Amino acid sequence: MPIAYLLLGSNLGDRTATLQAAVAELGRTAGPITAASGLYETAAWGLTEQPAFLNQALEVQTSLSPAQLLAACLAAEQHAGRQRLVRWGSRTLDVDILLYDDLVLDTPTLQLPHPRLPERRFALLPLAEIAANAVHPGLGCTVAELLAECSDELAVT
Ligand SMILES: Nc1nc2nc(S)n(CCO)c2c(=O)[nH]1
Repeated sequence: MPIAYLLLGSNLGDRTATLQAAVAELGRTAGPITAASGLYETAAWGLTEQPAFLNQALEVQTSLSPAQLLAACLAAEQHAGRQRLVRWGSRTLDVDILLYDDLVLDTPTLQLPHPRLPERRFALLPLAEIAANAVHPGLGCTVAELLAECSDELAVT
């Protein structure tokens, strides 16, 4: 069964409760959550003038296709009350698919692995906690190697 790695992020409202509810929902809709990182509080990447994020990485054993998994992630965002107001702006919940097995996909709606994973320490840090030896299928290096090489200066608050 395919293994997917997701990154959950929240910087509005009760961030911890939002992430807990999203983990429960994704466990029902996407498949069994076989690993979960701790919660990492990090300064906002992108539009920096916004509240700090809580991020968490999940390992999911899924029978969903990439497109179906994306739909489950978007549904979890909507159930958390996400309004897409400003690109890279604050949000109650963001669920990104970081890796899906060794799939490399580039469609208008979904790029795999996540195109900005190598430059986002806020994603690499929780992912490395649960999947340090997972290999990035496009780059051929491990998550631990990506983290070691990531130049993003993360302010872990
Ligand atoms: N630290 C941090 N910064 C972010 N900027 C964006 S956009 N996002 C949403 C994920 O794309 C985040 C995030 O999850 N964490």
